[in-house]
Amino acid sequence: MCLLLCMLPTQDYFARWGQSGTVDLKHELEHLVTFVSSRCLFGEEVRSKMLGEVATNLRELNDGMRLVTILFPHLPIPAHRRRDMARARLGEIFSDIVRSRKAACDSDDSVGRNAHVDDVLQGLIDSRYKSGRRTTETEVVGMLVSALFAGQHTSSSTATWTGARLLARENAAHLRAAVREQERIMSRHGDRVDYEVLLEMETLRCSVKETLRLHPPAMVLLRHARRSFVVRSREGEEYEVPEGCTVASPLLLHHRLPYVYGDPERYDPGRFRAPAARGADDDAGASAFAYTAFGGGRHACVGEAFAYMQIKVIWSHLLRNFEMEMVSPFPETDWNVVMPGPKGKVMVSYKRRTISAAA
Ligand code: HEM
Repeated sequence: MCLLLCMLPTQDYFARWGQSGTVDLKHELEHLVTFVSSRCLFGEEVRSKMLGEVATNLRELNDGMRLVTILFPHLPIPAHRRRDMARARLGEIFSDIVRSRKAACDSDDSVGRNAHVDDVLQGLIDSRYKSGRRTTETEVVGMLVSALFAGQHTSSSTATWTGARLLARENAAHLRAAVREQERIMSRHGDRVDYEVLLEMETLRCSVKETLRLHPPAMVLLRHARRSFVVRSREGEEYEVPEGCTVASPLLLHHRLPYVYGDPERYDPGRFRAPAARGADDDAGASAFAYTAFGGGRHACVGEAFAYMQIKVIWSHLLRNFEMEMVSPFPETDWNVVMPGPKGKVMVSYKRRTISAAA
Protein backbone atom coordinates (compact mmCIF):
# COMPACT_ATOMS: atom_id res chain seq x y z
CA MET A 1 0.00 0.00 0.00
CA CYS A 2 2.76 2.45 1.03
CA LEU A 3 4.73 1.51 -2.09
CA LEU A 4 1.73 2.35 -4.23
CA LEU A 5 1.42 5.67 -2.42
CA CYS A 6 5.05 6.36 -3.42
CA MET A 7 4.77 5.18 -7.01
CA LEU A 8 1.61 6.87 -8.15
CA PRO A 9 2.57 10.40 -7.05
CA THR A 10 6.05 9.85 -8.55
CA GLN A 11 4.59 8.89 -11.94
CA ASP A 12 2.08 11.76 -11.80
CA TYR A 13 4.78 14.22 -10.82
CA PHE A 14 7.17 13.39 -13.68
CA ALA A 15 4.30 13.20 -16.17
CA ARG A 16 4.24 17.02 -15.86
CA TRP A 17 7.75 17.26 -17.31
CA GLY A 18 7.90 17.90 -21.07
CA GLN A 19 9.68 15.92 -23.81
CA SER A 20 12.86 17.75 -22.90
CA GLY A 21 13.86 20.64 -20.67
CA THR A 22 16.04 21.92 -17.87
CA VAL A 23 15.03 21.80 -14.20
CA ASP A 24 16.45 22.50 -10.77
CA LEU A 25 16.63 18.89 -9.56
CA LYS A 26 16.88 19.98 -5.92
CA HIS A 27 13.66 21.98 -6.13
CA GLU A 28 11.85 19.21 -8.03
CA LEU A 29 12.84 16.45 -5.61
CA GLU A 30 12.06 18.60 -2.58
CA HIS A 31 8.51 19.00 -3.86
CA LEU A 32 8.13 15.39 -4.90
CA VAL A 33 9.36 14.04 -1.54
CA THR A 34 6.97 16.33 0.35
CA PHE A 35 4.21 15.23 -2.00
CA VAL A 36 4.93 11.52 -1.41
CA SER A 37 5.57 11.76 2.36
CA SER A 38 2.48 13.84 3.00
CA ARG A 39 0.42 11.44 0.89
CA CYS A 40 1.66 8.47 2.96
CA LEU A 41 1.29 10.24 6.29
CA PHE A 42 -1.90 12.20 5.84
CA GLY A 43 -3.83 11.11 2.80
CA GLU A 44 -5.65 13.42 0.43
CA GLU A 45 -6.09 16.40 2.77
CA VAL A 46 -2.54 17.76 2.70
CA ARG A 47 -1.80 16.78 -0.87
CA SER A 48 -4.83 18.44 -2.36
CA LYS A 49 -4.94 21.64 -0.31
CA MET A 50 -1.64 22.52 1.25
CA LEU A 51 1.29 21.09 -0.63
CA GLY A 52 3.03 24.31 -1.65
CA GLU A 53 2.59 25.89 1.76
CA VAL A 54 3.63 22.77 3.69
CA ALA A 55 6.77 22.43 1.55
CA THR A 56 7.70 26.10 2.04
CA ASN A 57 7.21 25.93 5.80
CA LEU A 58 9.22 22.72 6.10
CA ARG A 59 12.06 24.45 4.25
CA GLU A 60 11.90 27.35 6.72
CA LEU A 61 11.99 24.90 9.64
CA ASN A 62 15.15 23.31 8.29
CA ASP A 63 16.71 26.65 7.43
CA GLY A 64 16.06 27.77 11.02
CA MET A 65 18.14 24.90 12.41
CA ARG A 66 21.51 26.67 12.25
CA LEU A 67 24.71 25.59 13.96
CA VAL A 68 24.20 28.43 16.45
CA THR A 69 20.75 26.93 17.21
CA ILE A 70 22.42 24.05 19.08
CA LEU A 71 23.80 26.49 21.67
CA PHE A 72 21.19 29.26 21.51
CA PRO A 73 17.89 27.85 20.20
CA HIS A 74 15.98 31.07 20.82
CA LEU A 75 18.53 33.64 19.68
CA PRO A 76 16.49 36.44 18.01
CA ILE A 77 17.90 36.09 14.48
CA PRO A 78 15.78 36.26 11.30
CA ALA A 79 16.21 32.53 10.56
CA HIS A 80 14.83 31.62 14.02
CA ARG A 81 11.92 34.04 13.61
CA ARG A 82 11.04 32.48 10.24
CA ARG A 83 11.39 29.00 11.79
CA ASP A 84 8.98 29.87 14.62
CA MET A 85 6.44 31.36 12.23
CA ALA A 86 6.70 28.28 9.99
CA ARG A 87 6.16 25.93 12.98
CA ALA A 88 3.12 27.95 14.07
CA ARG A 89 1.66 27.86 10.55
CA LEU A 90 2.27 24.09 10.23
CA GLY A 91 0.52 23.70 13.58
CA GLU A 92 -2.54 25.56 12.24
CA ILE A 93 -2.63 23.60 8.98
CA PHE A 94 -2.34 20.23 10.67
CA SER A 95 -4.74 21.13 13.51
CA ASP A 96 -7.42 21.83 10.89
CA ILE A 97 -6.74 18.50 9.25
CA VAL A 98 -6.76 16.58 12.54
CA ARG A 99 -9.98 18.32 13.60
CA SER A 100 -11.80 17.51 10.39
CA ARG A 101 -10.56 13.92 10.44
CA LYS A 102 -11.67 13.52 14.06
CA ALA A 103 -15.08 14.94 13.20
CA ALA A 104 -15.34 12.45 10.33
CA CYS A 105 -14.32 9.63 12.72
CA ASP A 106 -16.95 10.61 15.26
CA SER A 107 -19.72 10.60 12.70
CA ASP A 108 -18.39 7.45 11.06
CA ASP A 109 -18.21 5.13 14.02
CA SER A 110 -19.47 5.23 17.57
CA VAL A 111 -16.04 4.32 19.05
CA GLY A 112 -14.34 7.20 17.22
CA ARG A 113 -12.44 5.19 14.59
CA ASN A 114 -12.43 5.81 10.88
CA ALA A 115 -12.52 2.37 9.35
CA HIS A 116 -11.99 3.60 5.78
CA VAL A 117 -8.66 5.40 6.20
CA ASP A 118 -5.32 3.70 6.65
CA ASP A 119 -2.51 6.25 7.08
CA VAL A 120 -0.20 7.48 9.84
CA LEU A 121 -2.54 10.34 10.76
CA GLN A 122 -5.35 7.87 11.37
CA GLY A 123 -3.00 5.61 13.34
CA LEU A 124 -2.09 8.51 15.65
CA ILE A 125 -5.71 9.59 16.09
CA ASP A 126 -6.74 6.02 16.90
CA SER A 127 -3.90 5.47 19.41
CA ARG A 128 -4.65 5.09 23.09
CA TYR A 129 -2.35 5.45 26.09
CA LYS A 130 -2.16 2.53 28.53
CA SER A 131 -4.66 4.40 30.68
CA GLY A 132 -7.12 4.34 27.77
CA ARG A 133 -6.85 8.09 27.15
CA ARG A 134 -6.95 9.15 23.52
CA THR A 135 -4.19 11.28 21.97
CA THR A 136 -4.93 15.00 22.01
CA GLU A 137 -4.97 17.24 18.96
CA THR A 138 -1.74 18.95 20.09
CA GLU A 139 0.03 15.61 20.53
CA VAL A 140 -1.05 14.34 17.12
CA VAL A 141 -0.01 17.61 15.44
CA GLY A 142 3.39 17.55 17.19
CA MET A 143 4.09 13.99 16.07
CA LEU A 144 3.01 14.72 12.50
CA VAL A 145 5.29 17.75 12.24
CA SER A 146 8.25 15.82 13.65
CA ALA A 147 7.70 12.81 11.37
CA LEU A 148 7.44 15.03 8.32
CA PHE A 149 10.43 17.11 9.37
CA ALA A 150 12.57 14.03 10.18
CA GLY A 151 11.85 12.45 6.80
CA GLN A 152 11.47 15.33 4.37
CA HIS A 153 14.75 17.20 4.16
CA THR A 154 16.84 14.07 4.82
CA SER A 155 15.21 12.13 1.98
CA SER A 156 15.02 14.96 -0.52
CA SER A 157 18.62 16.00 -0.02
CA THR A 158 19.74 12.35 -0.30
CA ALA A 159 17.73 11.95 -3.53
CA THR A 160 19.37 15.12 -4.92
CA TRP A 161 22.90 14.13 -3.89
CA THR A 162 22.33 10.68 -5.44
CA GLY A 163 21.45 12.39 -8.72
CA ALA A 164 24.40 14.79 -8.50
CA ARG A 165 26.79 11.91 -7.86
CA LEU A 166 25.42 9.66 -10.61
CA LEU A 167 25.29 12.51 -13.13
CA ALA A 168 28.79 13.80 -12.36
CA ARG A 169 30.99 13.29 -15.42
CA GLU A 170 33.57 11.19 -13.55
CA ASN A 171 30.84 8.77 -12.45
CA ALA A 172 29.54 7.95 -15.95
CA ALA A 173 30.37 4.26 -15.43
CA HIS A 174 28.27 4.13 -12.26
CA LEU A 175 25.37 5.81 -14.06
CA ARG A 176 25.64 3.28 -16.92
CA ALA A 177 25.64 0.43 -14.39
CA ALA A 178 22.50 1.81 -12.72
CA VAL A 179 20.71 2.15 -16.09
CA ARG A 180 21.79 -1.36 -17.13
CA GLU A 181 20.36 -2.71 -13.89
CA GLN A 182 16.99 -1.13 -14.74
CA GLU A 183 17.15 -2.68 -18.24
CA ARG A 184 17.83 -6.12 -16.75
CA ILE A 185 15.03 -5.77 -14.23
CA MET A 186 12.61 -4.60 -16.92
CA SER A 187 13.46 -7.62 -19.05
CA ARG A 188 12.34 -9.82 -16.17
CA HIS A 189 9.39 -7.85 -14.80
CA GLY A 190 8.37 -5.32 -17.46
CA ASP A 191 7.08 -2.08 -15.96
CA ARG A 192 5.98 -3.77 -12.74
CA VAL A 193 7.71 -2.27 -9.68
CA ASP A 194 6.65 -3.90 -6.43
CA TYR A 195 8.47 -4.50 -3.17
CA GLU A 196 10.31 -7.61 -4.46
CA VAL A 197 11.35 -5.83 -7.66
CA LEU A 198 12.72 -2.90 -5.62
CA LEU A 199 14.80 -5.37 -3.59
CA GLU A 200 16.48 -6.49 -6.83
CA MET A 201 17.83 -2.95 -7.41
CA GLU A 202 21.11 -3.64 -5.70
CA THR A 203 23.23 -1.24 -7.79
CA LEU A 204 20.79 1.55 -7.05
CA ARG A 205 20.71 0.67 -3.33
CA CYS A 206 24.52 0.79 -3.20
CA SER A 207 24.53 4.12 -5.08
CA VAL A 208 22.21 5.64 -2.47
CA LYS A 209 24.16 4.11 0.43
CA GLU A 210 27.48 5.42 -0.92
CA THR A 211 25.87 8.84 -1.43
CA LEU A 212 24.83 8.83 2.22
CA ARG A 213 28.35 7.87 3.29
CA LEU A 214 29.71 11.01 1.64
CA HIS A 215 26.72 13.30 2.26
CA PRO A 216 25.01 12.23 5.50
CA PRO A 217 22.22 14.70 6.37
CA ALA A 218 23.05 14.29 10.07
CA MET A 219 26.65 15.38 10.70
CA VAL A 220 26.86 14.13 14.23
CA LEU A 221 25.07 11.71 16.57
CA LEU A 222 24.71 12.74 20.20
CA ARG A 223 24.28 10.48 23.20
CA HIS A 224 24.11 11.14 26.93
CA ALA A 225 26.39 8.87 29.00
CA ARG A 226 24.12 7.46 31.73
CA ARG A 227 27.12 5.79 33.33
CA SER A 228 30.85 6.13 32.82
CA PHE A 229 32.60 3.78 30.39
CA VAL A 230 35.99 3.25 28.79
CA VAL A 231 36.73 3.53 25.08
CA ARG A 232 39.83 1.87 23.61
CA SER A 233 41.35 3.37 20.44
CA ARG A 234 42.84 1.31 17.59
CA GLU A 235 46.26 2.22 18.94
CA GLY A 236 45.32 0.73 22.33
CA GLU A 237 44.93 4.01 24.21
CA GLU A 238 42.08 4.16 26.71
CA TYR A 239 39.76 7.08 27.38
CA GLU A 240 37.19 7.28 30.11
CA VAL A 241 33.85 8.89 29.28
CA PRO A 242 32.46 10.12 32.63
CA GLU A 243 28.82 9.66 33.61
CA GLY A 244 26.63 12.61 32.61
CA CYS A 245 28.75 13.68 29.63
CA THR A 246 27.42 14.19 26.13
CA VAL A 247 29.20 12.04 23.58
CA ALA A 248 29.34 13.28 19.98
CA SER A 249 30.02 10.84 17.18
CA PRO A 250 30.92 12.76 14.01
CA LEU A 251 29.60 10.82 11.01
CA LEU A 252 31.36 13.15 8.65
CA LEU A 253 34.70 11.94 9.95
CA HIS A 254 34.13 8.27 10.60
CA HIS A 255 32.45 7.78 7.19
CA ARG A 256 35.80 8.79 5.71
CA LEU A 257 38.20 6.73 7.80
CA PRO A 258 40.76 5.39 5.30
CA TYR A 259 41.28 2.10 7.17
CA VAL A 260 37.56 1.37 6.83
CA TYR A 261 36.83 2.94 3.44
CA GLY A 262 39.80 2.68 1.09
CA ASP A 263 40.22 5.86 -1.01
CA PRO A 264 37.46 7.47 1.07
CA GLU A 265 36.84 10.55 -1.09
CA ARG A 266 36.04 8.41 -4.14
CA TYR A 267 32.38 7.74 -4.95
CA ASP A 268 32.34 3.97 -5.27
CA PRO A 269 28.94 2.29 -4.79
CA GLY A 270 30.62 -1.10 -5.35
CA ARG A 271 32.17 -0.94 -1.87
CA PHE A 272 28.75 -1.78 -0.43
CA ARG A 273 27.99 -4.77 -2.63
CA ALA A 274 27.58 -8.03 -0.74
CA PRO A 275 31.04 -9.59 -0.09
CA ALA A 276 30.19 -12.66 -2.18
CA ALA A 277 29.40 -10.50 -5.20
CA ARG A 278 32.49 -8.34 -4.63
CA GLY A 279 34.93 -11.19 -4.31
CA ALA A 280 36.69 -9.48 -1.40
CA ASP A 281 35.73 -8.28 2.02
CA ASP A 282 36.04 -4.50 2.02
CA ASP A 283 34.40 -4.37 5.40
CA ALA A 284 37.47 -5.77 7.12
CA GLY A 285 38.34 -3.36 9.91
CA ALA A 286 34.86 -1.88 10.04
CA SER A 287 32.88 -2.09 13.25
CA ALA A 288 29.11 -2.33 13.44
CA PHE A 289 29.06 1.45 13.82
CA ALA A 290 31.38 2.34 10.94
CA TYR A 291 28.36 3.35 8.89
CA THR A 292 25.79 5.39 10.76
CA ALA A 293 23.96 7.51 8.19
CA PHE A 294 20.75 6.34 9.92
CA GLY A 295 22.20 6.38 13.43
CA GLY A 296 22.33 3.26 15.55
CA GLY A 297 21.20 1.58 18.73
CA ARG A 298 17.95 2.35 20.48
CA HIS A 299 17.37 5.65 18.68
CA ALA A 300 18.29 4.57 15.17
CA CYS A 301 16.16 6.08 12.42
CA VAL A 302 12.74 4.47 12.20
CA GLY A 303 12.29 5.71 8.62
CA GLU A 304 15.29 3.99 6.98
CA ALA A 305 13.33 1.35 5.04
CA PHE A 306 10.78 3.94 3.93
CA ALA A 307 13.54 6.34 2.83
CA TYR A 308 15.29 3.69 0.70
CA MET A 309 11.97 2.67 -0.83
CA GLN A 310 11.05 6.24 -1.67
CA ILE A 311 14.44 7.15 -3.18
CA LYS A 312 14.60 3.89 -5.17
CA VAL A 313 11.11 4.50 -6.56
CA ILE A 314 12.12 8.02 -7.64
CA TRP A 315 15.46 7.11 -9.18
CA SER A 316 14.31 3.93 -10.92
CA HIS A 317 11.60 6.04 -12.56
CA LEU A 318 14.08 8.74 -13.60
CA LEU A 319 16.65 6.25 -14.92
CA ARG A 320 14.03 4.41 -16.96
CA ASN A 321 12.32 7.43 -18.45
CA PHE A 322 14.89 10.20 -18.84
CA GLU A 323 18.35 10.78 -20.24
CA MET A 324 19.83 13.40 -17.94
CA GLU A 325 22.86 15.65 -17.76
CA MET A 326 23.96 17.92 -14.92
CA VAL A 327 24.51 21.36 -16.43
CA SER A 328 25.56 23.23 -13.27
CA PRO A 329 28.81 22.50 -11.40
CA PHE A 330 28.79 19.70 -8.80
CA PRO A 331 26.99 21.28 -5.81
CA GLU A 332 28.80 22.53 -2.76
CA THR A 333 27.50 21.61 0.69
CA ASP A 334 25.46 24.14 2.67
CA TRP A 335 27.23 23.96 6.02
CA ASN A 336 25.12 26.74 7.56
CA VAL A 337 22.35 24.42 8.67
CA VAL A 338 22.31 21.54 11.16
CA MET A 339 21.36 19.07 8.41
CA PRO A 340 23.57 20.10 5.50
CA GLY A 341 22.27 19.58 1.97
CA PRO A 342 23.30 20.67 -1.51
CA LYS A 343 23.82 24.44 -1.74
CA GLY A 344 22.08 26.44 -4.48
CA LYS A 345 20.45 25.02 -7.57
CA VAL A 346 21.30 21.67 -9.13
CA MET A 347 20.46 22.25 -12.78
CA VAL A 348 19.82 19.20 -14.90
CA SER A 349 18.76 18.92 -18.52
CA TYR A 350 16.59 15.96 -19.50
CA LYS A 351 15.22 14.23 -22.56
CA ARG A 352 12.50 11.60 -22.42
CA ARG A 353 13.54 8.13 -23.47
CA THR A 354 12.29 4.59 -23.29
CA ILE A 355 14.99 2.17 -22.27
CA SER A 356 14.79 -1.24 -23.81
CA ALA A 357 14.76 -4.30 -21.62
CA ALA A 358 18.19 -6.01 -21.79
CA ALA A 359 18.21 -9.55 -23.14
C1 HEM B 1 17.70 9.44 3.83
C2 HEM B 1 16.77 9.63 4.76
C3 HEM B 1 17.01 9.66 6.24
C4 HEM B 1 18.19 9.76 6.95
C5 HEM B 1 19.62 9.87 6.41
C6 HEM B 1 17.84 9.73 8.36
C7 HEM B 1 18.77 9.80 9.39
C8 HEM B 1 18.44 9.76 10.72
C9 HEM B 1 19.39 9.83 11.80
C10 HEM B 1 20.91 9.96 11.63
C11 HEM B 1 18.71 9.76 12.95
C12 HEM B 1 19.30 9.82 14.38
C13 HEM B 1 19.58 8.41 14.82
C14 HEM B 1 20.43 8.31 16.05
O1 HEM B 1 20.54 9.28 16.82
O2 HEM B 1 21.01 7.23 16.25
C15 HEM B 1 17.31 9.65 12.63
C16 HEM B 1 16.28 9.54 13.56
C17 HEM B 1 14.94 9.49 13.24
N1 HEM B 1 14.41 9.43 11.97
FE1 HEM B 1 15.42 9.45 10.23
N2 HEM B 1 16.48 9.63 8.48
C18 HEM B 1 15.93 9.57 7.22
C19 HEM B 1 14.60 9.44 6.90
C20 HEM B 1 13.57 9.35 7.81
C21 HEM B 1 12.17 9.19 7.48
C22 HEM B 1 11.64 9.05 6.03
C23 HEM B 1 11.46 9.20 8.65
C24 HEM B 1 9.99 9.06 8.92
C25 HEM B 1 9.07 8.90 8.01
C26 HEM B 1 12.44 9.33 9.73
C27 HEM B 1 12.11 9.36 11.07
C28 HEM B 1 13.03 9.42 12.09
C29 HEM B 1 12.67 9.44 13.50
C30 HEM B 1 11.24 9.44 14.08
C31 HEM B 1 13.88 9.48 14.21
C32 HEM B 1 14.06 9.51 15.75
C33 HEM B 1 14.29 8.10 16.27
C34 HEM B 1 14.49 8.09 17.79
O3 HEM B 1 14.97 9.07 18.36
O4 HEM B 1 14.15 7.06 18.40
N3 HEM B 1 13.69 9.43 9.18
N4 HEM B 1 17.16 9.64 11.26
